[in-house]
Amino acid sequence: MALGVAGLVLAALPLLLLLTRAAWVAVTCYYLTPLRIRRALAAQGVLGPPPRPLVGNLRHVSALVAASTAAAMPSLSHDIVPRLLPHYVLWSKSYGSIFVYWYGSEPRVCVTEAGMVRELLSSRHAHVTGKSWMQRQGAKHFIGRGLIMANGATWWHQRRVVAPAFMADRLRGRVVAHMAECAGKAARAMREAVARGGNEVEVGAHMARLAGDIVARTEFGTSYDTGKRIFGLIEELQRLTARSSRYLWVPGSQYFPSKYRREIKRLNGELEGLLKESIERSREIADEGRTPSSACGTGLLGMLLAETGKKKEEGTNSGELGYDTQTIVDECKTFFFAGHETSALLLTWAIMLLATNPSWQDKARAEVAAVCGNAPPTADHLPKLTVVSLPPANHAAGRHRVSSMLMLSCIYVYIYIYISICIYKQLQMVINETLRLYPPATLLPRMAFEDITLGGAGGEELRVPRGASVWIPVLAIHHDEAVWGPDAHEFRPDRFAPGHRARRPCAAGRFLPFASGPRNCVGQAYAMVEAKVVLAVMLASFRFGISDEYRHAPVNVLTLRPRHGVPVRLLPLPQQ
Ligand code: HEM
Repeated sequence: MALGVAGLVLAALPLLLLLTRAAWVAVTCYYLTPLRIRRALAAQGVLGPPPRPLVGNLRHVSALVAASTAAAMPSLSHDIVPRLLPHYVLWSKSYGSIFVYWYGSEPRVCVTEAGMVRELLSSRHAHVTGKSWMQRQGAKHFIGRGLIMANGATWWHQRRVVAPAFMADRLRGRVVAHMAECAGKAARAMREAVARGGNEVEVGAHMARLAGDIVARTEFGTSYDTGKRIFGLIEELQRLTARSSRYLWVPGSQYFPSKYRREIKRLNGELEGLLKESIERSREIADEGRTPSSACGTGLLGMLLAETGKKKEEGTNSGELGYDTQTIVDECKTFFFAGHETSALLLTWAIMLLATNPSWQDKARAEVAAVCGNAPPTADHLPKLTVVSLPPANHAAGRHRVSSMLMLSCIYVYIYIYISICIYKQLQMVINETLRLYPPATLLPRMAFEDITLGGAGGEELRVPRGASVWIPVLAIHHDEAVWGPDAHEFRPDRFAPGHRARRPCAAGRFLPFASGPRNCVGQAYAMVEAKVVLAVMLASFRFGISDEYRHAPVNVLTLRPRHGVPVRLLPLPQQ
């Protein structure tokens, strides 16, 4: 009998150990770590609304946002911070400029102070900060382990591999021509839409199609029609993931079966199947005796395949940092998503602002006519049109061989030149002002994987404990009257004119549509070239006026978008 009991205990031991471990992990994650972080922050005077067990302040945030976005805005005002970040407005008033709120069990420390923001995003903290579990879980199905959600050494490696696809010398070449061709095609489709029925179009849908066409062609060597299903699946997955992630704060909820999860699994299977097919096709072409990069082009997919080719030659195909097929699939998902949605939103908001500011529309159109005449924009036109003063091609010679450090420095040089030389012309000023008022990414999150200190050296100091996330409310910084002046909520592109006193905040790191530092947007130069080319083509093709149907209702669903789209009246101009 005694032997029987002992046998039973022995048999149950592994299960007991497993349960004890699970209980310990749960207590650490959901009680001890939050307690440690709360105490460390409170000791520095960083306070916030009292969190509830497990759910934190999530419900309060959701209720505030639901109330502020329930209806469209009564007027076409650009004062949108209270609407989109009501919790930020409320808690920064109650608890000061640095405060903490809890997204489930994840503490989010809100920081706007310029020095701290710059330091957090600098290379000093690049390896010890990154994306949190909650964020990665929330984006798992439509981004996977791609660059946006990678951390540490894996992020560094992935960034080094993809960066050359977005270097300025590549953009000077075929990319601009492809962009102009796609924009011309979109303008023709919009003319046809006008010809078919009335003179109004919903410009957001056209810009989404156009941005998709451009990224599919330049980076993946395919057309929008081929990629159409891929974009559709990514969009649907994004929507379903947002719904199923609402309960991520419940411990273990990621394993609960639900109708969303089943649907996500099905759609993700279809998406990955399509991407694998297209990768295999490119690989087969590459295997026909040519090198992967020459066979697949210098676009992103070509670079990724070249990387797997290199690994094969080195005999380390799927090592820890190697590129196996799943990593390429995840990277494709990431770039289809990142290269499509944000650019489409920038173009949509820019057209809305031009449609409601006819004098700026005329100025920008006059500039396009003076620089391009009757021809579509080319790489040579862009420096004259805009901010994107592309550096001479030889700056990037031998780029594949430069060390990763040097490569990133090159990117900074390009971006520096880009920002310092190019903020001159009307179109660039319009693009910058659009990105300031309606930045597609309204928040920048960074989780600290180690204790880090921001500020100090005579100024305010913040010790961010390991496990806390710092959230930079970009939208609030872009609308801060103390930074931009009393007209902060007005569309005033001339604030980006050279010598204008309001340009100072830009230099002081208060203009962050693409983040900053080593983990800034890798597609920044690409997105700016694209915006310039597309807006130049649209301005040369149409006069825009905002439709009477337009309801101003910006909402933040991962990115800042117009809830009801942007219907505009189009007056086609004589064709080029
Ligand atoms: C107007 C257009 C765009 C805006 C406003 C924008 C904004 C941003 C921002 C704010 C980040 C930093 C996000 C974070 O760290 O949390 C980012 C990262 C990124 N963006 Fe963009 N983006 C744009 C266009 C593009 C395009 C066209 C591509 C690619 C074709 C792209 C690819 C990426 C990638 C891969 C990252 C992750 C970089 C890393 O973590 O190292 N973006 N973008």
